Amino acid sequence: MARPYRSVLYIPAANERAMEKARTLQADAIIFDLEDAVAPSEKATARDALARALKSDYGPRARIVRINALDSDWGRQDAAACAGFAGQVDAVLVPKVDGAAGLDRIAALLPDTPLWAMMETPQAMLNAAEIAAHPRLAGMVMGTNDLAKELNSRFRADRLPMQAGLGLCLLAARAHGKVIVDGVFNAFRDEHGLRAECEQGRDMGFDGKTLIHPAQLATANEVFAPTDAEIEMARRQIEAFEQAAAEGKGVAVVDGRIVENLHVATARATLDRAQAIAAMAG
Ligand SMILES: CC(C)(COP(=O)(O)OP(=O)(O)OC[C@H]1O[C@@H](n2cnc3c(N)ncnc32)[C@H](O)[C@@H]1OP(=O)(O)O)[C@@H](O)C(=O)NCCC(=O)NCCSC(=O)C[C@H](O)C(=O)O
Ligand SMILES: [Mg+2]
Repeated sequence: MARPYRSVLYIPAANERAMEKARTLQADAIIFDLEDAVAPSEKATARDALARALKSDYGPRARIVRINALDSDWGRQDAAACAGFAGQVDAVLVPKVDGAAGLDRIAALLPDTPLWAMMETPQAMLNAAEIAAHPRLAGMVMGTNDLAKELNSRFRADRLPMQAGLGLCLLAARAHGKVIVDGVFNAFRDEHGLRAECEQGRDMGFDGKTLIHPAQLATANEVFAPTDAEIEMARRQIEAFEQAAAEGKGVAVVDGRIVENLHVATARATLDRAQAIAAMAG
């Protein structure tokens, strides 16, 4: 059963209080951030604080560490620290990945750790397919703040300037069977705006959303979970199709709509997702 990634919460690794608090928060995954949320003067203490935090139990939450870029002043030391976190992290998230070669370099340093890639540069959008195809890559995270900066685009509620990049990365992730989560919504006290952006991401097909504050968790968890109506419909579609198959037919009808084997595959995926979410809560 695939684990859910509805809510993926960034925590600055310099913030010990927040890392402690995260052990009780309803996040499907945590990104312990050594990169942009940590000031240059705090990089070393953040690495040490992270090493201490990772010794504690984060329950079913996936633990992902975002390191600094390898060509920065801190990247190599971050990678060395991650090599020592074996068994304590589920993945290392690599920022500013431009192409598969960037992943090769970090893959060589961390041979036993699954890698995730920040998708946040114009080059990454154009090379999304080769990044997603990388054999060591397990997941992708949209970095919509950096992408907006690079594109010189404006923030808009409909995210029109982001659509080409979001779509390319989603296509690439799905083509290669990788997890993909949407970018952050910066106005963390704006519940209405967050919900609208989560719904857009969910409608597009993202697995979940990256978040910056605990107040955003409940909305992402709700929007990226199958609704009760979707679960009920999935059950009815499977039942109707199995009944039709037993009668030698290849197509069933539910509420005036056809149900074929591809719809049954989607229905089963919906039930699997609901079950994985229930297991997480349990
Ligand atoms: C945005 C914040 C700086 C706000 O912090 P603060 O003012 O302390 O918030 P609150 O007082 O409302 O906090 C209430 C309690 O919640 C805890 N808290 C806050 N944030 C987190 C968190 N992210 N995880 C866990 N717990 C958190 C506080 O400690 C308070 O607890 P308590 O003491 O018990 O009351 C802050 O939220 C923050 O730093 N957020 C994360 C910012 C971050 O990680 N940014 C980098 C990632 S986004 C990015 O890089 C984008 C990407 O690369 C791109 O290009 O798009
Ligand atoms: Mg970024």
